[in-house]
Amino acid sequence: MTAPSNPFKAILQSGQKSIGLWMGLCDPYAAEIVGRAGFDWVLIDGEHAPNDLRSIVGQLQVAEPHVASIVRPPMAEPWLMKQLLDAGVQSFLIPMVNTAEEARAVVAATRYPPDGIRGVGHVLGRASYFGAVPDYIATAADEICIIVQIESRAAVENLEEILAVDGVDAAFVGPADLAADCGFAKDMNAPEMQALVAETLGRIKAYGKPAGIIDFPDDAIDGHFENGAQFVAVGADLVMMAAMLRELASKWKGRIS
Ligand SMILES: O=C(O)C(=O)C[C@H](O)[C@@H](O)CO
Repeated sequence: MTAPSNPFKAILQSGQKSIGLWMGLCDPYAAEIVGRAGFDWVLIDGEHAPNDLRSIVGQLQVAEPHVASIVRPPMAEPWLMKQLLDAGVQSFLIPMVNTAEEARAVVAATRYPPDGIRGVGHVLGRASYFGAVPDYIATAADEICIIVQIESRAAVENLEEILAVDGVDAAFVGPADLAADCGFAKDMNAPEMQALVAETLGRIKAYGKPAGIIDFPDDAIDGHFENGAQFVAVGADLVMMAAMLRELASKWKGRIS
């Protein structure tokens, strides 16, 4: 019996376009709503949403029967990666990867020695169904999916070197942080940024690895797919909920005043 198959890695390897939903509500009940909605995958955000190990595990458990999942840690600290891996995370979105050296360190955090530095403790975790997978150590790496975020000028400069790192499965453009690093924090949709994002998606695809991004307007999402994106987060639960609630309150406050 080998390590559990990774449904998101299979989605990437299919070469088919896919859509995902960014989850920031940090709640298993909300994750089940999203998981049952019909997206190909969900992204559990531990960088900008107040997720911790327990909340991530709870969301993984309810989402697993319905949808593929990706987890974004705040950074790829080896101690945190070790906990997430043993807890059953197989697909990682790693923020702020700027060099090939940093990408190699991320991969090493997910590999057992001699290929990396992951500690051996899977029998305590969901990863091996609590020790029920005899060949887990030998096969775990096959089902790990590492997506590096390209969201700085340095990362764009080093893009092909980063993509060449063995163990990097895909790259994801972070439009907001890339814009900020380029001096467009207040105007991430500036023509200069739209051109850079389009070029970067195209370079990732041309290199032969799947390209991902997040965006919300329909025309922007269409454009990203046309420019080479294979997997796109087309919404964020918390962002959508907050906007709809503000709009509803404003509408009725206006109607009753
Ligand atoms: O830089 C970006 O853009 C991202 O990494 C995504 C952001 O964190 C945000 O759009 C998620 O809602």
